[in-house]
Order: sequence, then structure tokens, then C-alpha cells
Amino acid sequence: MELRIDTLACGYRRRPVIRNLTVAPLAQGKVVALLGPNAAGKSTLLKGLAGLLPATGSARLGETDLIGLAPRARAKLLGFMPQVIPDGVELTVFESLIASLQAIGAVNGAQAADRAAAALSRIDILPLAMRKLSDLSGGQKQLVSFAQAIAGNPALLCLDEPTSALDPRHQLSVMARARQLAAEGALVIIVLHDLALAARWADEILVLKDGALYAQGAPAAVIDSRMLAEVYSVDGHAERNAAGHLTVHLNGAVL
Ligand SMILES: Nc1ncnc2c1ncn2[C@@H]1O[C@H](COP(=O)(O)OP(=O)(O)OP(=O)(O)O)[C@@H](O)[C@H]1O
Repeated sequence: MELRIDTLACGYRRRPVIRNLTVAPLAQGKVVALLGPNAAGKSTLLKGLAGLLPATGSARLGETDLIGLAPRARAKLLGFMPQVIPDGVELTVFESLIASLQAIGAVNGAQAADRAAAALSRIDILPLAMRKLSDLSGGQKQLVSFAQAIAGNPALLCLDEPTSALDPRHQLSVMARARQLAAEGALVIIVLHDLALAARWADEILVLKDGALYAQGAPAAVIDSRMLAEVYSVDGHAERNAAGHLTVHLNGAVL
């Protein structure tokens, strides 16, 4: 199964952000890093795919066009982890996962409990299950949000900066989990600002600039001095280290 994004447009009432976006097919089983500077349209694109913003054009996952699909049917196929986790939710972690699963439907109470526990175990946060969401640290909340997004076993997982509040160990464990989910057949799209994480963990990179596709391809083909200068206005380069991993070096801002 592939995701085919074709002439997609989405944005806000007076601000069209993503215009006429067509992307080469994204294959199931891949981790795709969605890069681009602040305000490039990364969150807008994920929200358009998730049905949280109106969109036109098409985004076909296999035979199913996500655009225009009813919310519940879309949520079954697509797990969305937002960039900002809402405050003031008076639920326990476990209840919040059950609520996410109920929003998808088609799971009875016992199944929902099993799936919620499985998702929390998978992210290694089962001990947080009975804690109130509002009492958690920023990083713990982010891990819960990740568990909510994966609980329904979606074919397409859209993660908006899932590592922004995490310490290095948890950043790596989220990326490793993303790779595992892809190995099990999901397509995982991850918005990242950490270019080192993207270079190290993604199969493919999409770069957005001003709401349009700047580049798409393998990390080594996309992350280079020119892209860093043209997209991020920074002076830097990418190279392979002794272990063969692509690493990114930032030297400073381009004047
Ligand atoms: N609710 C909104 N109403 C109107 N414009 C918005 C709204 N949310 C975002 N925008 C605008 O849409 C554009 C794209 O924003 P978006 O959040 O998609 O960028 P992003 O690439 O995810 O940025 P960042 O890396 O800063 O999170 C920006 O110009 C932003 O100001």
C-alpha cells in the first residue's frame, strides 16, 4: 500500500498554505521525515491529511482517498500525534487512550483496554497508566500522545515533532519505535527539526518550503550544504561517520 498525495491544497480561511502539492508515492514500511523551516506548512499538511483542516486534491492510501473520508473511517487508517498536546484534560493516561480508541470505534471495552495497555507497554510507559494527564511532565505527556497515536494500529502514522520535549534516550527510543512500526507495515511520517535524527533514522526525506515541495529523496541525496543554505539559511554539511551513518554538521547561520 502506498500514500499518493496529488494536487493537495489545504490551509486556513484567509491563508492558503499548502498549494498544489504532489509527492512521489510514499511506500508502506517506510519512515519519512517531513522537514522544513518554521511556518513552511508541515503541521498544516499533516492536519489536512488527518482531516483536521479542510483540503482539496487527493491523498490516496491504497485505494482509499483520505480527503473527504468520514472522521471515524479516517481515524482508523491514520494515527495523528499533534505538535501541541492539549492542557487541562482531566483524564488518567489509561482513560485518554481508551477515549482515543473509542473515537475510532469498532473496539469493545475489553479490546480497548487490551489495546491501550499494549500501546503503553510498547512505549515503556505502562507505569504511568493511572496517573492524571495533567500531572505529567512535558516529556511524559509527549510519550502518552505517541501511545494514543499508535493504539489503533493505523496503517499511516503522522507524528508532528514527536521528540521535541524528549531527552536524548527517549528521542532515540521514539525513533526506534517508529522504525519498528514501519517494519511491521505502517507508513510513518514524522515532522522533525532535528536534522541529525532525520538523517540517521529516516528512509526518505520530504522538504517543504513555503508550502511547496522543495525536495524528496533519500537522506544522503537531500540533506546537503545547498539544501541547508537554501531552506534553512544555515551553513552546514552532511557526511558519513566511521560507522557509515549520515551525520549533519551545522557551522553557523548564513549571513
Ligand atoms: N490557525 C491558523 N490560522 C491561520 N494561519 C495559521 C494557523 N496555524 C498556522 N497558520 C499559518 O500557516 C503557516 C504554516 O504553519 P504550520 O504550522 O503548518 O508550519 P510548520 O511548518 O508546522 O511550522 P513550525 O516548524 O513552526 O511548527 C504559517 O504561516 C502559520 O502562520
